[in-house]
Amino acid sequence: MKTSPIIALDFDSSQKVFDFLSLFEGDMNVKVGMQLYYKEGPAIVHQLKEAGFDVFLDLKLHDIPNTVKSAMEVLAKLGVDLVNVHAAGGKSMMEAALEGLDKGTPAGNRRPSIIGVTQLTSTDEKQMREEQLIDTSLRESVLHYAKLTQASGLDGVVCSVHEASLISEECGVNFLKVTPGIRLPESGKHDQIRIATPEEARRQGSTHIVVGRAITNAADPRAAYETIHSKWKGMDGE
Ligand SMILES: O=c1ccn([C@@H]2O[C@H](COP(=O)(O)O)[C@@H](O)[C@H]2O)c(=O)[nH]1
Repeated sequence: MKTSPIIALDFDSSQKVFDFLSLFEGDMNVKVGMQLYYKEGPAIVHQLKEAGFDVFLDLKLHDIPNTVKSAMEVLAKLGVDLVNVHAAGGKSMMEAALEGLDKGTPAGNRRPSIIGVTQLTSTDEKQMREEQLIDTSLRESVLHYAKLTQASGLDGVVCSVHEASLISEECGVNFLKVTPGIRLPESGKHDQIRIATPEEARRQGSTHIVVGRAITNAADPRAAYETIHSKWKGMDGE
């Protein structure tokens, strides 16, 4: 995917998606999540791809290896650019996901990139320790899942900005660090916990940022996107 911000299209219909996208010019990165995909199905992906967008299909698969492999084979045929699984599904599941993608990618096409979700950005250490019974720091848990994801052959992880530099040190700068939970100082936190600004994401080495409500709920979504994009690009340009 391009390195411009990935806009989370958390809308309940394709009509609302295209009304929203009509505010913009150009072929941005977009993310289709569960709400939109479960409502509109594969058609929304085809429409976005035909319109020139790079598509992150964020379905966070987590099931037994055989089921995930078969599902990934189907998703690969959609021509999406990026897909994901929960790293908590384990190494066999992640390897099976990769196998499914390889099998489903049409000849001559590039296999979609695949990343593992470490700890959701809505999770904090207390919740992780008490509800998941993981007896370590949140950063250690995220790093553990990042290493497991890399050992399974995947291309990167979903993590928060706060773990990105640690993951770069241990897994390399080219290992994808896709970071949701991006907020401008004036944006609400909503249900997110491990949030950060676009500038912080750049400093910490995120490879991609995912932004939803800070853009989609803004009074002027295009201005919000441009502000976030310029803060994210920093001095390096794109
Ligand atoms: O750990 C994760 C994994 C995925 N997400 C998704 O990103 C967007 C964030 O939306 P905001 O409105 O910017 O909070 C959303 O679609 C989530 O499903 C995440 O937030 N954290």
